[in-house]
Order: sequence, then structure tokens, then C-alpha cells
Amino acid sequence: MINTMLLLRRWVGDNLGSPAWLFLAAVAPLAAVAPLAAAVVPRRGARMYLDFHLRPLIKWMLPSLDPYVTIDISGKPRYSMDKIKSSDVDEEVKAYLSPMCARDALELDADGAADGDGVVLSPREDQEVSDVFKGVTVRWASVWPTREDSSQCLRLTFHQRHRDLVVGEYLPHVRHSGRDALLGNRRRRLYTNKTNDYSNKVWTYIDFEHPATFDTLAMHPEKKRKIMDELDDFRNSKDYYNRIGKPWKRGYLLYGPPGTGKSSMIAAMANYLSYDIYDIELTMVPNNTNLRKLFIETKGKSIIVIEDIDCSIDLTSHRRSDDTAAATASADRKRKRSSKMTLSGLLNFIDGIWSAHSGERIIVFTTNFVDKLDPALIRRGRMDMKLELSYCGYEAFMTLVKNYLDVDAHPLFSTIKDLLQEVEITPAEVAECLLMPNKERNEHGVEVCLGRLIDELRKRLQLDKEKKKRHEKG
Ligand SMILES: Nc1ncnc2c1ncn2[C@@H]1O[C@H](COP(=O)(O)OP(=O)(O)OP(=O)(O)O)[C@@H](O)[C@H]1O
Ligand SMILES: [Mg+2]
Repeated sequence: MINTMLLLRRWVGDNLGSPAWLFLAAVAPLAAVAPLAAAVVPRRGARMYLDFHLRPLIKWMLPSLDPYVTIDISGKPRYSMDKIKSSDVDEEVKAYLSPMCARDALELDADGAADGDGVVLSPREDQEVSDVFKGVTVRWASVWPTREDSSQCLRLTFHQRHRDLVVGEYLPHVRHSGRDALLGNRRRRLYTNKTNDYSNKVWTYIDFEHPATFDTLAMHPEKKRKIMDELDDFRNSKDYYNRIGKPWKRGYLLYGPPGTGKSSMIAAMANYLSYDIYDIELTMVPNNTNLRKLFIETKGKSIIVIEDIDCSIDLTSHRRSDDTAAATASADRKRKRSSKMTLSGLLNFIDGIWSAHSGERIIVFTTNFVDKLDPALIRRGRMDMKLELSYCGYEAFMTLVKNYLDVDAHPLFSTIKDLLQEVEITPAEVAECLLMPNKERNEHGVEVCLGRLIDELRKRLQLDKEKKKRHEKG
């Protein structure tokens, strides 16, 4: 009933004085059916009766009486081989409409508790909000799109003479503003595909609150500056990528021994760019189609991460030869065999599908064994930057000691500097020595921590010397 009244109100507003008024009389008896329908069936049933019987009938008899175009935006994910899912649009529209709903609608639905503190407001059934764009008024309402549908959608209604403006300019404006509102309002997310959720969702997420930043990342300052400049350059290059006809993406391969800061670097990148992270566990991806589905469900302004690429799937050109690797190889192989993911699937994933997406994306692979990776995976063009994270040098130590002990200079630094030139120790191991437990937090705390690091470095130096001697003898 409310829908019919809204329809009439709009029509009267837009067509007052036109000859089409004459036709109103012809359909008035039909409109009279509405209260009867509302009386005999529940509220939703009445509205559906109007939507599915009366309104099409009016439209069929006298198209000029209903000059409105409607577009339904559904929140349900839709997949097809070549189509990006559409449920992003629903979220974006809701975010765009939220301030209007807060201002105009009387009955609202609140959504978005999962996004942290903010809520996204949308109109409840039969509630309408209006928006004005370039002098044209359009209306949004929550409706059930079809009789079978169990979930509501947002219906946009506008006069057909504004079709070009709405489709060509207004809807892109809504999406763009909605996306900005979403990114601005909410905390960033760490998505993972390690999910036992049997619903439609392929990703689950938690708030991303990793404290690592480029300030806390221990590495040579020049190298760090270079990476940050690169990221700035990437972020500001939308027009450039458009002009040269390349997808707006960047691939990084981070390699180095365990504990040298590869994961910390990814977190620092995400914090620096304010991007979400999608952490893909390849061993949980049964086949290439699922990988594609996962990718389709990612959003722009994100870092897609595949950690330990060499362990995730049989993508290496040779197997590892050292003893430790041999011990784990059998278990690894079992895990990998259960996956039908292939190298070519992954390669397609990296280059082919990029181009189907808009919005900037970074993909990061990490590995401890860069030499063992298939060259096809890391060839130029696929991975734009290969970055080695290595053992702790003096510059990296200076960052760690500032982070952990808040000191810039100390007499023991020169001993540490000399030892670091001779000993291979990871930043993670240095950080462990510099951790100050509660009981050590007194005026001697700094000496105790630095002394612990010196002891550790000397112990390793000694071990290295003995190893070398044994090697020379044997
Ligand atoms: N370069 C670094 N700067 C600051 N902290 C570091 C760095 N490297 C390691 N750490 C410390 O060591 C911990 C482990 O580091 P991280 O997980 O980033 O290493 P990784 O290279 O990803 O190791 P793996 O190869 O085992 O995944 C971090 O939580 C951090 O505290
Ligand atoms: Mg890691």
C-alpha cells in the first residue's frame, strides 16, 4: 500500500498538468484492490501483491503512467566465470546512504558491528530516502526483489528521462563515495581462507592490528627508504597505469631466513598504505577454480599474501636437499598431493585475472628458499621487486635497540658492531635478547639486555670458529 502511495505521489509530482492524468481514472479501480489485499494478507504479502500483480498490470496497460525506472542492488554474492561478484556494490551503496538514512528515515536497520565502532544505517522495509544529484531527485528503498527471495535489496527509483545521468554518473558516484566511506570508517582487516565456515563466504576476517611499521622495522635505512618511495609511487600512479593500459598492481617477493622480518614487512606495508591483507593459505585451496573464486572476492586497496610459497604447493623446480628439509618433505608432499592447485593455475592467477579488477592491489610472496622456486613464478613482470631480508646488521640493530630499550647510544654498541660483522644472527634473535622482562626494568636493565646480546654473539662466534676448524680438519 505504501509503495502504491509513494508511486502515486511521485507520479503526481512529476506529471502534474500532463494529459496522462486522464488515464489515472482508468487504473483507479485497480488501485482500490490494494487495501483489500492488505487486509486479507499480511503486510509483506500485500506489498508483494502490489509489486507483482498490480504494478506490472498498470505498466502494461499504460506505460506512461509509470515513467519510473527501478534498479535493484542485491547483497547476495553472485558468481560466474567472467563476472566479478556484485555484493561489494551493496555494501558501498549502504555506506553511501547511511548519512541520508540517519537524517531522513524513521525506521532503520543498523549494520556493521563487525567493522569496529561504527554502524551503517539502511532503510527498513517500505522506508524510503531521497537523494539529489545534479538537481535530479532519486529514491532508494528496501524491498524484496522477487517472490522467492529471502533477502531484501536496495531499490533505486528514478524518472526515465534521467536514465543516462543515473547510470552514467550517479551510480559510479555512489559506489566511489561509498567505497571511500567504507575504507575511511572501518578498521582494516586481515582476511584468511582458513575457514570452516560452510556459508557462501570464502574469506573470514579479524581486525588487523599488527603494530609493525616502517619505523619499527629493522633494516638498512636506505633500503627501507627505497621501499617506501616505491610504495608511494605505486599509490599515486593510478593515472599512469591507466594511460599505459596496465593493471594497477605490484608484485613483491620477500625472501630470507626465518626471523628476518618478512611477515613484519608485510604488516608494515599494510599499515603504511592503509590496506587490508588477504592471507591465502594455498594448502587450503583445493583447485584452480577455488583460487579464482578467492581472488574474485578480494577488494581493492589490499595486499594479497602467499607466505612460504615453497612449502605451500609443489611449485619448486627442485626439492630441497638439506637434512631438515628431507625430514619434513614427506609430510609436505602428502599435504600438497591433496591439492589440485597447479603452477599454471597460480601463474594465471597472478597475471591473467589482475586485469579483470580495478583498484590497486599488491601481491606478496614470501619464501626462505628463493633458489628453489620455479623461475616462471618469479620472472620479471610477475614479481616487480625481489627483496632480500637478511641477517641483522648494525643499522638494523640500532632500530631494534631504539624500539626495545629506547636508547640511541651506549658504550657497549661498538663491541656489538664488531661482533655483528662476524656473526650471522637474525633480527628476531636479537630482539629476543633485547626483551626486558619486568624484573629487569631498573637502572641496569639496558646493560643487562646488551650484555645478553653480546654473550649470545660471542657464543655463536665461538661455535662458528669450532665448526670451521672441524671442517678444515675433516
Ligand atoms: N627486520 C625486523 N625488524 C623488526 N623486528 C623483526 C625483524 N625481523 C624479525 N623481527 C622480530 O621477529 C619476529 C619474527 O619476525 P617475522 O615473523 O617478521 O619473520 P619472518 O621473516 O616472517 O620469519 P619466517 O620466515 O619464519 O616466516 C617479529 O615478530 C619481530 O618481533
Ligand atoms: Mg613469516
